[in-house]
Amino acid sequence: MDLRNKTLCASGFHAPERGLIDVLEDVLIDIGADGTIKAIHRPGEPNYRSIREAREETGELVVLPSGSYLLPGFVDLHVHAPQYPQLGGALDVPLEVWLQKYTFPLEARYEDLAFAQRSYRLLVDDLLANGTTTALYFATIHQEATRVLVDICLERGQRALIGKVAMDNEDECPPYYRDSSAKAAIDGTRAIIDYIRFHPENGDGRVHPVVTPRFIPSCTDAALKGLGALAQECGCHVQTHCSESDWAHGYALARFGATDTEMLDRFGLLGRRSVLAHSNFLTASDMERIRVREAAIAHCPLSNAYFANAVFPLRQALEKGLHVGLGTDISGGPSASMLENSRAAVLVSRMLASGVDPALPPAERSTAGVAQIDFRDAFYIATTGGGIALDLPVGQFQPGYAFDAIVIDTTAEKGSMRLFDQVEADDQILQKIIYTASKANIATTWVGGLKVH
Ligand SMILES: Nc1nc2[nH]cnc2c(=O)[nH]1
Repeated sequence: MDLRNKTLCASGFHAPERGLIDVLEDVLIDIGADGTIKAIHRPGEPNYRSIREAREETGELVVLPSGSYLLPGFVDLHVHAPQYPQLGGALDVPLEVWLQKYTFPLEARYEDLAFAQRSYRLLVDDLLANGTTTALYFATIHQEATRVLVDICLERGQRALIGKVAMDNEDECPPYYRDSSAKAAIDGTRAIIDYIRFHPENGDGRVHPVVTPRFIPSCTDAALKGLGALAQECGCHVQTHCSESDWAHGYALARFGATDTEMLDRFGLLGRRSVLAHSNFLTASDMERIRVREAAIAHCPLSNAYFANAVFPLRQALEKGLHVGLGTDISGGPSASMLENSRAAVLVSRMLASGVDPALPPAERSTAGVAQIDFRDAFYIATTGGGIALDLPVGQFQPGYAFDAIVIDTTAEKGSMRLFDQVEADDQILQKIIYTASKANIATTWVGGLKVH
């Protein structure tokens, strides 16, 4: 149901800040004509009852059934849209081989617009069904296919940030899949920015353009410099990969004698609206630089298990005050589900905390100190953290924020979640949702108050 100009009465959860789960019980959420949250009324507040009665009388009140819980929609901070056909495959080789052997050939196929239509439509619908209300997408190098992705997100109603991938370095990109020059990469990026900003269906700014240098190895200095200038000029978001694996991290050190983070900063690509995917090999000074620039990291725990050669120290980054969100990294990570990636974030943090070599005594096994996170941190980065990373009012239930939300039906017969009749206090139901819910438990998805699944 369209919830614009309605009031939703719901129980549920959101994470206004790290470590804090706000448990909502029968709250009234007023949603405006523009799909943003106008006010939230809690039981016990002096006018709660009268507001509820008034909304009931005018037919504006919508009540979630018991057993259903409202959560903010997920913010997937790192998705390669064209790689969806590869999800769950091609996981047998290291990153630098995977790109050349599987990924560039697949992405090159998006020259075929019929293929792009089919693949992108499935992806966007599946992500909405998985509860992803905002996605930060890498598209391909292609002008037309990237426009197809923009059109589909607008048609389906997903909040999306989309970048034409820029990659022009002849040494690292194959002749069949690269921008013909730095100028072509920059002009093509500008053309997509204009397409998105002036799209007749994008009056509410649901889709945003993103400057997207694939990663330092893929780009010439001229392209990186030009894209940095373009990002500054247009105030756009920026996305790229940063210090992902041994090979990727070593590449910038060999080419420039500096880390990815330092180089991105020098090229003008590190700012408040920059999202660095992976970032596993950051030095202490890289972390500090990212913090000072207020840039963000897209933590991709599943993908990192296959391609990163390391575990990102999430807890350390959060405790230092860095902006961090969660990404599926389709198809480096073999799941489109933010719930599964939330579980993976907890799992890898626990392995990082304990260490993994049984030959070592427990005291020597961990190399990372206190590293474990819990479901609250995972939920935080999957929602609020993503919104903060993108500098967008999404991921929380607050006045002024977009009503981007999902309903978890804990009673769904085909779901993977079972609640028994013990009383589950405070945020314990959220814990069960994070650990056991699946797509079949996601009954409804709204973006800006509009039902999109
Ligand atoms: N995981 C991942 N890392 C990359 N580095 C450069 N391109 C890619 C990509 O498509 N996926």
